[in-house]
Amino acid sequence: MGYLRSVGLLVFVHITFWPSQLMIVWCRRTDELVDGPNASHITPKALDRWEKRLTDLFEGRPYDMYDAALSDTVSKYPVDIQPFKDMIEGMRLDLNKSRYQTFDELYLYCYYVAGTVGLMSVPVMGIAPDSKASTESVYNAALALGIANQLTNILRDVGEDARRGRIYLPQGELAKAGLSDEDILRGQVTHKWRSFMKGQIKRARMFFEEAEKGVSELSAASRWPVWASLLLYKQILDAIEANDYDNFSKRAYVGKAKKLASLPVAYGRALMKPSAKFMELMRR
Ligand SMILES: CC(C)=CCC/C(C)=C/CC/C(C)=C/CC/C(C)=C/COP(=O)(O)OP(=O)(O)O
Repeated sequence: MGYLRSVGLLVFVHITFWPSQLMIVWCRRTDELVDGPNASHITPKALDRWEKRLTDLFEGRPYDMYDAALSDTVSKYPVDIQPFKDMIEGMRLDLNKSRYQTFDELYLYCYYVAGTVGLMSVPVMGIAPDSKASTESVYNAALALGIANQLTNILRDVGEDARRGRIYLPQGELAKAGLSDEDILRGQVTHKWRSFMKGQIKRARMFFEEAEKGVSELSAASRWPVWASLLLYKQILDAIEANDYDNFSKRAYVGKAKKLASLPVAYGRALMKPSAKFMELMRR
């Protein structure tokens, strides 16, 4: 799943009309990651090469024009290299690991492959000059949005991932719900599965709530696209419910009409000034 991330970013940019060199460069990099004649999967060697080029371009030694574009972004915005390195680490992890024992383990994976995107984005998007929020709280919200998106992605793709031998769900929680890997491979929507899924969806929504607290602190130009992507992705969870929790054989998606309807809602929310909530609380 992790290696599709860069493509996911391109979709993110498309649906949110948010042009950024940083994102576009990383989308392109997906091509460079793959080895072999079929170019169908990432190799550890390709990831090492990618990491080397990453450190080079951060030090102002771009290898090609795509590196140069990212190098330029890095010189213009206070972007840190760590989340980029961590994302590559997440891809390494994904090559070697197909089961997660606890939620903490899964959270770490989600941080590597998606939370990092939130951390990469904030320095480019910028925090509103009139924001009263701490920088740390804005980064926490950005991290939460990455985690929420990734958990949603995982819950949507349970069947598809299982058919590729991967289960991105906490094994301990599955066992507690009386479920096994075999149940997931069999793919039957049972009472146990529905109840397990309700808990997982609830947790993903908690991360969305955490993320929502930070969006109004972003610079004015970034708020609309971020709200739009947040509202759209969150609705995938509603779609899983509407499919009666069948994420084995049905792909939960948000239809065009709902997507369009979300845009003015997102626009309205984006008008909310930084720390409006904070100021409101102070006035009471
Ligand atoms: C909330 C604040 C303060 C800032 C916003 C910070 C941002 C932009 C956070 C979003 C991070 C993000 C877009 C993470 C990627 C998440 C994700 C699950 C992408 C989908 O990737 P793929 O796995 O390639 O998707 P598919 O499986 O659909 O192909």
